[in-house]
Amino acid sequence: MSAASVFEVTDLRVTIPRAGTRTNVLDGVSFAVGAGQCLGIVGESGCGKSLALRAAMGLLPPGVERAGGDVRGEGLAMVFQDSHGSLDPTMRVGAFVADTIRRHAGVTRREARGRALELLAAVGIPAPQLRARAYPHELSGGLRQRVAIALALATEPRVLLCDEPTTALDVTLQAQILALLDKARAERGLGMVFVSHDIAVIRQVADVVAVMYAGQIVEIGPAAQVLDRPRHPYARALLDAVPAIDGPIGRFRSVAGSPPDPADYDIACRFRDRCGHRDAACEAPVAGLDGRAPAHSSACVHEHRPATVSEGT
Ligand SMILES: Nc1ncnc2c1ncn2[C@@H]1O[C@H](COP(=O)(O)OP(=O)(O)OP(=O)(O)O)[C@@H](O)[C@H]1O
Repeated sequence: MSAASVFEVTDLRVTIPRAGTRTNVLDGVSFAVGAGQCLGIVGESGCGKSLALRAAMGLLPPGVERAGGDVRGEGLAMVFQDSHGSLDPTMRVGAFVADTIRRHAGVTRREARGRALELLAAVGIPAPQLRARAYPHELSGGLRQRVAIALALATEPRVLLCDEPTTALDVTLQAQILALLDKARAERGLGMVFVSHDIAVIRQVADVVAVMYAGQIVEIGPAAQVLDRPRHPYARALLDAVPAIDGPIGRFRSVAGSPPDPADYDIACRFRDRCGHRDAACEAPVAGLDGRAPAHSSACVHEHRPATVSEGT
């Protein structure tokens, strides 16, 4: 792992069972995150964003397997869209956070209880003494999400993997939770990976943006460059699809057509059936990008040919 990275994923491959065999849903996914840095991952539903985080955490659903790849990084914690799965419905939330602290810090029960209250306060839970005694189902979605973040921070992580952590919340709560995560990143120097459908959210949190398509990274680079000057035809379609004023703010509108089924993922560009710039060159093998060196780059074959064949010239 490079000295500057706190989290590095190399050539991650994940398979699912399909028709008696195993099908790749992720292949060749590589990226790295430095301390205090946030990598945003965007892409249509099904492109593999969640499985990339879950594979790195070792939390894949039954039947889904990591078939290759190297994951380096210590102190990984994850926050999900739906915090129900991370909380124990039978335990009061304060006790659950305190237990987690005790497991990680080896402190006394009493100290752990004190720290749990501090953490609940730090994530903006009003009246933490009172809320600590609640069971998860007694809290609102916004409070539960804050508890889930407190729980993730209770493990004193160095890397926080966030899978759409604010998607289920209203806009005001969403802004509060994003601010909270950003504060944790800045104060604790956390490396973050943040998956979202929402371009406005990604613009707010990410330093580096990776665009995934059909199980691969097809574009990566500094956030402002990728979001404002996307180069891969898929990234352009996805980002051009952000409606101005006539749709939900910041959400992607869908790109025409649909991605291939994982069983049809091949070695040529997986976007070519939907691409307005398709030509014979698109049948050549093309690999996903190595996101560990995130200079602005695109996997499109036309990027690697003379300018005369590219769009508009
Ligand atoms: N438990 C599972 N069993 C079988 N296939 C799965 C499972 N979970 C995901 N997949 C498949 O793996 C691929 C990647 O799914 P993944 O959930 O990572 O996509 P995603 O980009 O996170 O989508 P979304 O934005 O909808 O969450 C998809 O083709 C999906 O159908």
